Amino acid sequence: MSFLMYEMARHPDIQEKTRREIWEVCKYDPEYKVTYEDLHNLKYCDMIINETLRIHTSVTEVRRMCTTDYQVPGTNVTIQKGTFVLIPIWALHNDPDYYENPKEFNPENFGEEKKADRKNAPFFPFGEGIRSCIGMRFALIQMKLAMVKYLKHFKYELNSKTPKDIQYEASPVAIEPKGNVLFDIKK
Ligand code: HEM
Repeated sequence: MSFLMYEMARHPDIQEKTRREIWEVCKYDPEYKVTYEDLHNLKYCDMIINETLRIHTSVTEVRRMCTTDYQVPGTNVTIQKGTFVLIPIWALHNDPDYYENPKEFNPENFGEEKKADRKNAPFFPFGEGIRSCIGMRFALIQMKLAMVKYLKHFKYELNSKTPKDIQYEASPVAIEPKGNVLFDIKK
């Protein structure tokens, strides 16, 4: 959420578009109780969350042990049984071969048009396969609910103490922003 709100503050036009979707789906009324269905209908918020998880991939890599010899399709490379494989999710999400201008925050990367254009672009912030993240749905709902609460009636700007180009700090589980991410918040 720190990275998501950081990108919102850096892109006031995108922030405003997000807020308008929230008003449309979850009403302007501060007393309105958000439903599960409303969260499902916040399609632009989905694009914002995906683009945040692409650029600032929280879990930067996953690891697997190869259980049988495996020939990588279209190559003469065979990964031997017993080989330890590291899958660099962050690097794939930020690879210009798959995403044009990968450092640019562009929610349209997850719009219908672009999605159809680049069917093979990797995107798996929650991992893949039977050991993928068990908390994915919970995390996505929590993030959308937080977006509604944060953005519905408040505007965010980067505070002068927040770096314009955020650096990462490694933690045992996921990357975090280096230093504090401070905002100036207006009603
Ligand atoms: C944005 C938030 C989150 C991200 C990006 C994330 C990402 C990941 C990733 C990449 C994995 C490894 C998957 C793999 O090896 O293929 C994982 C595993 C896991 N995550 Fe998450 N996660 C998030 C939130 C959560 C939450 C909220 C929970 C619990 C409520 C959770 C519980 C787990 C568990 C238990 C595993 C291990 C699953 C297994 O080994 O079978 N995660 N997560």
